[in-house]
Amino acid sequence: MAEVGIFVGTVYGNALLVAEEAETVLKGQGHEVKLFEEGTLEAWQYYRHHFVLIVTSTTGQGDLPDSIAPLYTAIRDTVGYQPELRYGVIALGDISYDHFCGGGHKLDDLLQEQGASRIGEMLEIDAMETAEPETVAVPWVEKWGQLLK
Ligand SMILES: Cc1cc2nc3c(=O)[nH]c(=O)nc-3n(C[C@H](O)[C@H](O)[C@H](O)COP(=O)(O)O)c2cc1C
Repeated sequence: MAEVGIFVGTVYGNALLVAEEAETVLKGQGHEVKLFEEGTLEAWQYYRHHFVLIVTSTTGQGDLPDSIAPLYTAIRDTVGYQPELRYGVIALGDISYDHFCGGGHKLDDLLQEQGASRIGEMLEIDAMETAEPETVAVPWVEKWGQLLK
């Protein structure tokens, strides 16, 4: 079984609910999981050698929430190349905004530039379509968790 660090970016708590649900699903599959509401570079440096699941909403105009933006900057400025990293992204957004799920895409773009491998496709959850993002996430997380080897 795998060790998974879940890194959360949220403003109003929806992404945290999704992350907590993901934690439950992954633990149910036998993985060792830790959830970080304000993830630090130190935690990232540990989990980049295991597995990372990013669960983040979008704020402003395609921006990352303050709870994860400092981590983004630290990864960009100090980590650089990280080809060993295997990760997944669950992005929350609202289709009525110009940069749909921009926060998740911003982090995904950075990690791709840094040589990391995404496991599976990014899950985009549209707040216009569902009032219960955690329910939408469960089947995706179940599949994602099975890919961790
Ligand atoms: C001020 C504000 C700006 C937002 N900007 C975007 C955006 O640029 N792109 C997007 O897809 N969603 C945007 N959203 C929608 C949120 O990402 C979405 O409602 C999400 O579910 C909120 O999750 P959270 O509670 O974890 O922050 C915005 C919401 C607010 C209130």
